[in-house]
Amino acid sequence: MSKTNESSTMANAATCIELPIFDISQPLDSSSLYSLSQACKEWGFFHITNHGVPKNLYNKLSSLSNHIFSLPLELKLEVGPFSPIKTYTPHFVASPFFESLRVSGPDFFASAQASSTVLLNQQSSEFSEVLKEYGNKMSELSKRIVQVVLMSLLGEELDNKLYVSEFKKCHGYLRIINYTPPESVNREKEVEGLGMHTDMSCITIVYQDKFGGVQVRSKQGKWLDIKPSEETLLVNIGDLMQAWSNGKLRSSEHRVVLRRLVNRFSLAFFWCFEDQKVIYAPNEVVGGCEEHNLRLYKPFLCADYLKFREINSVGEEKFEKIGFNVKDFAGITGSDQITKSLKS
Ligand SMILES: O=C(O)CCC(=O)C(=O)O
Ligand SMILES: [Fe+2]
Repeated sequence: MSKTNESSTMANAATCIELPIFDISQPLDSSSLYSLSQACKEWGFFHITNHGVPKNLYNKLSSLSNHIFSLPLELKLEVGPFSPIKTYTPHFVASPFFESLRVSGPDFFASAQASSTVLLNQQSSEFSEVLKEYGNKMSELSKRIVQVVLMSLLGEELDNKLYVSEFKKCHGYLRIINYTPPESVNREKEVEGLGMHTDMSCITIVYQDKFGGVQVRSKQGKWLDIKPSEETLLVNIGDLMQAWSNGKLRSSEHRVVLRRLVNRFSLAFFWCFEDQKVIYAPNEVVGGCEEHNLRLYKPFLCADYLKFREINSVGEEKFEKIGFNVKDFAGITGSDQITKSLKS
């Protein structure tokens, strides 16, 4: 495991953050658990290694996906936003340089097959087999990561009870992303492949290629490059986990910048609460709050937050509005807290 520090990179003159790396195949010792809790609190990002995803699985998925993205737009739109399937997001929705294909669990094979039957006109597809393997691996990894994050937050005795009662019904979906930079990338002026946002997940696991491009926004509002690290996956805390943990785990604003003329390929896996879950920080989490013993979020239905984000990210001003997050939706303001304490 390495330390967290900041250093300057010559290549792009941006500040780089080196996040800690955790060996997820082993139980974490107490000093690693402490580093993990610090990383989740300060950055909401960390790396994992020994994650069990073989390089050849990633390579296969990347080449099959490249083939899909190279298909004609009219064909891709047959699974696009106005189709019954709605798995393909074309350019100019998230950004002019971003397109993606969504594959949902728990039956990753069936979900991939629904798209590939239309796109590849195949009944039995290698693409669906590969996605089944990748999706199942990500689901297992997500469970393990949530467990270690809970352990770092609450200690070993509490985590299992809470894991079972709170996280057992989580589900995942994968977004396969192809970034196509403009013909000429001006190195002085960064091109945003994906604008500033927070994730709507509990946790997200990203497989990014060796060129990197993910940037995290510090608490002071400074953009920092997340140095890509060979053999590791990037994990970040999402909004659902930030609310559930009463703000102890940070869902950081992040974005993707494109600096090269080559396409950038990434796989983002989102592990989420079930739609019908009421998200409410348990007493065990709130009770230990050092600064104050107050809840920072009102209880809310998971599906309602997802709807709020959907509504606020469409329309003319979608790029500005991408900044709305769970604090805007369910955060308790100072005046709410005063009213609450006066009533009690
Ligand atoms: O493409 C990446 O590396 C990250 C994508 C991301 O942040 C997202 O899809 O939420
Ligand atoms: Fe993200």
